[in-house]
Amino acid sequence: MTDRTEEKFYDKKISRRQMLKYTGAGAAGVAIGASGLGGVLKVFGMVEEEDNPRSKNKFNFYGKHQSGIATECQSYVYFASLNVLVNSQQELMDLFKMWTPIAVRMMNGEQIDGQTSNMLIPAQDTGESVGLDASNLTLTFGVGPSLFERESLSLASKKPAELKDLPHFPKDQLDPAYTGGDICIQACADDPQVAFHAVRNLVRAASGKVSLKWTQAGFNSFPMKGKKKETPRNLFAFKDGSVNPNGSKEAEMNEVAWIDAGQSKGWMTNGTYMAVRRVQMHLETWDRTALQEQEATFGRHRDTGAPIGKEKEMDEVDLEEKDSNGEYVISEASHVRLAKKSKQKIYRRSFSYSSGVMDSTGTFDAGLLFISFQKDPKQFIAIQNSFGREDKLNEYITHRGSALFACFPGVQKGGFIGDSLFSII
Ligand SMILES: C=CC1=C(C)c2cc3[nH]c(cc4nc(cc5[nH]c(cc1n2)c(C)c5CCC(=O)O)C(CCC(=O)O)=C4C)c(C)c3C=C
Ligand SMILES: [Fe+2]
Repeated sequence: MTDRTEEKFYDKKISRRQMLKYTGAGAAGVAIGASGLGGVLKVFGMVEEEDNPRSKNKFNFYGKHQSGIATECQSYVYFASLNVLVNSQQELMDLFKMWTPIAVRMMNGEQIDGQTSNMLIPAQDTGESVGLDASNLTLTFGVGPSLFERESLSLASKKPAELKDLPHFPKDQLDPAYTGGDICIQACADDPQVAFHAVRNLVRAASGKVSLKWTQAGFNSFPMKGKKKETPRNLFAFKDGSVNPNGSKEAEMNEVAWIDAGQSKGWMTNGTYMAVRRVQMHLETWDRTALQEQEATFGRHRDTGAPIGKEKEMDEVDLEEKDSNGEYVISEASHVRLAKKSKQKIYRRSFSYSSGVMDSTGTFDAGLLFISFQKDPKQFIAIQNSFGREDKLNEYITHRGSALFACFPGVQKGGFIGDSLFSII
């Protein structure tokens, strides 16, 4: 047998590695008759896939929590909000089951169907990630409040009380084109094509079962200090993400993001709530603003990211400190002061975006795809309400899109994406 096996079943060629895996023959090289392999291939596509420890630049799919939350932030996101077209709970469950092996394979950096040689049908994998490795792809799935309102799905009793559309905030100018959705897929990777490919293939595999509602691509650029990623700058050139729980410290994520047993509906234990805000940043106005005012807006210095009056990015913000005129050093209406005043914590994992031109104004349609994870949406709501009409930043931003999703706990081997929703009350 050559490396690309000559066996051809159902007009599909599979690689030797795949065949050994599906048949469990392993390195022993057991000979398998055509009928035996055919039987195995009957479940092709539903076969349980595993994290491949030999894959390069890979995060694991299986675990206590979904990937793309506590995992170190990558350089690119492709975010998709979908509506479901299925009309029964069984079909919805089948959709998540069907996505599971595809997600595992893509996070391994593998094509979703191995090699297809039949020239008379389209390939199952769209192919644009061939030759690229896993690129640290993570996939995060969540469900929005509207899913539970679809009567045909009979999910009303599973809806957590806190899963409802975010309230209207002062200065919101939400566009329905960037708001809501039944299901979200957040694909993050260190290659933009890998992130896009992941969403494209999931949506394609679910043709007729979901429709795209809105999508947003985003990016982050991390200055490197040795092998360590430093805080990225947003499009206003300020370090964004300095004060944030440490994703690699479970205790910090437990305090802020991971849902405890008994806190919400049982199926949400070890999951989290994802708030998504598409926030336009008025670059043109910002670029006409004096540096001193820019710094007062955030309460931090632009070059170092340090709190005003301090030297280093991680120096503590002292909200009580006053200058010689008796004025607060960190302005009363500064973004950082108002965020702190709420006394709430969230885990931010945002990306910049640049999406062409705003037709109405001829200005850049650019800004922040703000993403935060929290145990309860009220953490996000309290901070946003604290900004209210006061935040100096309001003059330079407009919230254009909004969505809230309940992100499932992680998938255990043998399980499937979102399985707790269907099995646990
Ligand atoms: C409701 C939550 C928040 C939204 C929406 C939000 C939008 C937003 N923020 C920036 C830029 C910065 N934010 C910074 C700090 C900061 N922001 C939030 C929350 C929201 N921001 C919090 C909780 C904090 C941390 C406050 C603290 O405890 O110190 C900073 C300072 C550096 C940092 O810590 O990250 C910047 C810069 C933009 C541009 C934006 C919308 C476009
Ligand atoms: Fe902020």
